[in-house]
Amino acid sequence: MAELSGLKLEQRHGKSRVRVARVWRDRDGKHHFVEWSVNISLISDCLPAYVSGDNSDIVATDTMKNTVYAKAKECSEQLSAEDFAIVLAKHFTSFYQQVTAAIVNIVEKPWERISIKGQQHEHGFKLGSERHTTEVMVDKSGTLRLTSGIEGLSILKTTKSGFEGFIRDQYTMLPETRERMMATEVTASWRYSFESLSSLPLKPLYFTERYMDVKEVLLNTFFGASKEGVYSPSVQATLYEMAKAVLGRFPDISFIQLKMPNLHFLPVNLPSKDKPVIVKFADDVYLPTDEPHGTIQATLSRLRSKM
Ligand SMILES: O=c1[nH]c(=O)c2[nH]c(=O)[nH]c2[nH]1
Repeated sequence: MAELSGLKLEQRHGKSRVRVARVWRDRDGKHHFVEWSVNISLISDCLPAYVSGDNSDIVATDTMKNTVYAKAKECSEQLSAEDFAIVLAKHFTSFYQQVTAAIVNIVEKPWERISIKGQQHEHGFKLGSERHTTEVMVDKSGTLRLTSGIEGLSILKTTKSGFEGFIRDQYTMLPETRERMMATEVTASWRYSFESLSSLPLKPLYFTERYMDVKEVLLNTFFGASKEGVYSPSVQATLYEMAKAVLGRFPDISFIQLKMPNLHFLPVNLPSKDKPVIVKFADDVYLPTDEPHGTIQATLSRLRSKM
């Protein structure tokens, strides 16, 4: 932030949607593959560029783009999206005197190893659905803020969901029910408690594994056991259980935000002028719709323990 004769300027600049893919080849012939879309945003002392057209303190966004490819090349071992974001953010904050902080976020395309006749393929992948995301902020002193997340996790169950006891007034038409579909597209983001570069876990692919584990906890909590399932009295209650399960299981996650739209499947009833009715709903025929849809979101965090 800079004060300029009664005016205040806050600025950052960066490069968005730098797409990069990286292959790592094991000695035994197995290939590993990722595809990332990288956004970089630098907070830097480059005021003259704004106020007097002097670009001498500017890191060109084209250079940022090239840095993504150069660093991808340098990473000779497979690494998580989180670790790659940290590599980039560390580079920008340590290499350029002007850069005070770097924010890097990455969306990973869900390429999954394919199995052919039950055998994992050495170099074949297919695109899955939900995406792994991360955002890292690093400043010159090595302070870190690391969040990871999931986008586009579409899930549905055909029973064990209801909604009862809500406010009824002159505009309320929704019947109470203990039997409905429940469908949503989860967007999750969680913050790790590592607050400096030096406190990060050293285990390779730590954050990739965490991502898989968090996803599993979210899914297990949403669905319940494969035979019995688990009853959901509302999206709100299920969201809370999911968030609580993640914080309960992973001590290095300090908070989690979940966004869970309620994607409705409306009962279909088609009346007929001449009896009998064409379609009478019996928990079987639905009209799927995502417009309009409910929006339910919440953040669950740990209370700081009193020392
Ligand atoms: O789980 C739900 N939560 C709501 O807040 C809500 N509102 C609504 O119309 N249906 C539902 N379902």
